Amino acid sequence: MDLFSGLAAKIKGQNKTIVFPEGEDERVLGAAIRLQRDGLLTPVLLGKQAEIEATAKKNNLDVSNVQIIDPGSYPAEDKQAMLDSLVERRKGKNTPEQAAKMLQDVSYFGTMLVYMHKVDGMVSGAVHPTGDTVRPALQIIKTKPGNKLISGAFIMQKGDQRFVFADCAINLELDAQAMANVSIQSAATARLFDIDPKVALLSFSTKGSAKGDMVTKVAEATKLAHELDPELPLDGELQFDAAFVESVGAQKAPDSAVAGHANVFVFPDLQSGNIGYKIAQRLGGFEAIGPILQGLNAPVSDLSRGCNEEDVYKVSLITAAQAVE
Ligand SMILES: CC(C)(COP(=O)(O)OP(=O)(O)OC[C@H]1O[C@@H](n2cnc3c(N)ncnc32)[C@H](O)[C@@H]1OP(=O)(O)O)[C@@H](O)C(=O)NCCC(=O)NCCS
Ligand SMILES: CC(=O)OP(=O)(O)O
Repeated sequence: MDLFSGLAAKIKGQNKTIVFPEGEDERVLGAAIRLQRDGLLTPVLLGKQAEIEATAKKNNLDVSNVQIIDPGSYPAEDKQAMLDSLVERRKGKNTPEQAAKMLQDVSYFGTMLVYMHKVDGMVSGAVHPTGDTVRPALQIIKTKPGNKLISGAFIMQKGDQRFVFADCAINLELDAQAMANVSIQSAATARLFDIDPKVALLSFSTKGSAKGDMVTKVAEATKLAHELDPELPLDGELQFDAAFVESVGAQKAPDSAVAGHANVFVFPDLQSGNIGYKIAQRLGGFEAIGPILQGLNAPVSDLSRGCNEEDVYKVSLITAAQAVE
C-alpha cells in the first residue's frame, strides 16, 4: 500500500473535521470538495459564502454540501466565547483589544476553532505566508509535552525514494541544542511515514574537513542529539554528498554508519533548509509534501503558496491522520 492509501485507510470512517481558512481559494476548495466526496474527512471552509460560491461556480465545483463559516457573521455568542478563550490563553501577552483584532484574521479564527476542539485540525498557507499561518498556532496551541520547539519537515518523494528534510519552514536560526531537537523530531516524523531513520546533520564540512563556528555548531548538535537518543543512527557534521552518496560517504567519513545511507536530512538553518527542499523539488523532480509541523500540540499544517490542489489534498490527509493518533 502506498503512503497516501495507507493514510486514507487510517482516516476513513473517523469523521475528522478539518478547517480550511482559505476557503475562497480554488485549490483549497477543489481539494476540500474531493476529500468530502471521497469520504475521508469533513471540511469546514472559512470565508464569505458568496465568494466561495463564485469560486466554485467558476471552477464547475459543487459546494452545496460543504460547511462554510463566515467569520464576519459568526453568531455573537460563539464569537464572545472565542474571544474569552483567546484572551485567557494570551493573558499577560495580548490585551482584549488586541485579541479581538487577532480574531479578524482567518488564521487566528481557524486556529481558535482547533484550540476550542470545534474541529480536529487546520490546513492553511496556500495564500498566506508561513509566518502568518503558523504564528497563531505557536502562540495558542503551543508545543506538545516533551518538545522544546516546533519545526517544519517535508517528506520528499520520487518513485520509491522517500526522505525527510527539516527544518525547512520555521526556525530562522538553530543553535546546537535546537538542531539536536529537530533531529530527534525528524526521526519520529520519518517513522510515521515508514522510513527507518538514518539522520544526517548537514554542513559544508565533513568530519572537520572545514573549520569555523558554523561547523562546530553542527558537530556539537550531533553530540547532543546522540545524547538525546543513543540508539538512533545519526551522524554529523556531514556534507550532503557524504551523507547521501555511498562512495563519497565511504571516502569522506569511512567510519560512519550513516554516511552514504542517510534518509533524514537536518539542515543547519532555515536559509539552507528552505532553499534545499525547493531545489530538490523544482530541479530534482521530487514531490515535496509539507511542511509538516513537528512538535505542535494539535494538528495544524502549513502549505507552500506554490502548492497545487493535489498538495492540499495530501497535506489534509496527513493532518487528519495526525488527529486520529
Ligand atoms: C515562525 C515565526 C513566524 C515566529 O516568529 P515571531 O512571531 O516573530 O516569533 P516570536 O519570537 O515573536 O514568537 C511568537 C510566539 O511563538 C512562539 N514561538 C516562536 N517560534 C517558535 C518555535 N520554533 N517553537 C515553538 N514556539 C515558538 C514564541 O514562544 C512566542 O510565543 P508567546 O507569544 O506565547 O510568547 C518566524 O520565526 C518566522 O517567520 N519563521 C519563518 C517562516 C518562513 O517564512 N518560512 C519559510 C517558508 S516555509
Ligand atoms: C514552505 C514554503 O516555502 O512556503 P512558501 O512557498 O509559501 O513561502
